[in-house]
Amino acid sequence: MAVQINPSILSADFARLAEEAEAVKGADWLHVDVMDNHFVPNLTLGVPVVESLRRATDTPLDLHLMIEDPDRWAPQYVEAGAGSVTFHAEAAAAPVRLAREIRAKGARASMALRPATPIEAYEDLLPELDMVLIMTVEPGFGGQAFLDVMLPKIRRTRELISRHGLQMWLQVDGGVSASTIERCAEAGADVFVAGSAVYGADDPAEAVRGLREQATAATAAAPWACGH
Ligand SMILES: O=C(CO)[C@@H](O)[C@H](O)COP(=O)(O)O
Ligand SMILES: [Fe+2]
Repeated sequence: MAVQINPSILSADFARLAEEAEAVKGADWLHVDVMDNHFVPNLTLGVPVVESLRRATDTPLDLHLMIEDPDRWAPQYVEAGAGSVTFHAEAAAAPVRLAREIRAKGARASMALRPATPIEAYEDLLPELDMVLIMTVEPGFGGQAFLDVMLPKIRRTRELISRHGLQMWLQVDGGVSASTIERCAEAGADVFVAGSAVYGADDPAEAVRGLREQATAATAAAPWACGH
C-alpha cells in the first residue's frame, strides 16, 4: 500500500476550516481530533462541526476520538460522515463490540494506544480493526516533541500485523515532521498524521508532498515493506 499523509486540523484555523481543508487538497484524509476535556485536558469540537466539515470537503475524514465513553459517541461520528473512526483502547468499555458497530455502520474501525499502553495486550483484537494508531506524543495537544522511545513499539506492532497476515494500517500521530517521518516509516508506520508540520508551513500542500516523498522513500528502503 502507498503511504498516506493525514493533516491534522488541530493546527488549522478553526474559524476557516473549509479553506484549511482546501489548503491540503491532495492529502489522503483530514485528521480530526475530538477532545472532551476529560480523557485529555483539552476541548476541541463535536458532531455538528464534523457534519459541516463533511459537507465542506471531498477529502475523507479520519476521526481521532480522545474522549471518554467512545462506546456511546463513536457511532454518531460515523453517522456525521466520518470515513474512519479511531477510539482509544484506554477509554473503550467493549472495544470489539464498538469496532464491529463502527464497521457495520460503514466506516473503518481503528484503535489508538497512549504511549504507556502496550500493544501486546491487544494482539487478539487486531483482526477486528482496520487500523491501529500508535501515539507518538501524550494525546491532548499539537506541536509536542516526537517521543522516539515509541519507535520499538511501532516496530513490534508491524511485526504483529505481519505475523497475523493482516492488511490493516498502522498510523502514527504526534510530532511527525520532516525530521521524524523517515524513522516512523522505517519502523513500520504507513499512515502519518501531521499537524504543525503541515499547517505551520508556508505552503501546507507542499508540506504534504514533501512528507509523502520522504515516507515513500523510507518505506521502499525498509525491510518490513518487502512485498507490502
Ligand atoms: O492527536 C493529536 C494530539 O493529541 C494530534 O493529532 C496532533 O494534532 C498532532 O499534532 P502535531 O504533533 O503533528 O503538531
Ligand atoms: Fe490525533
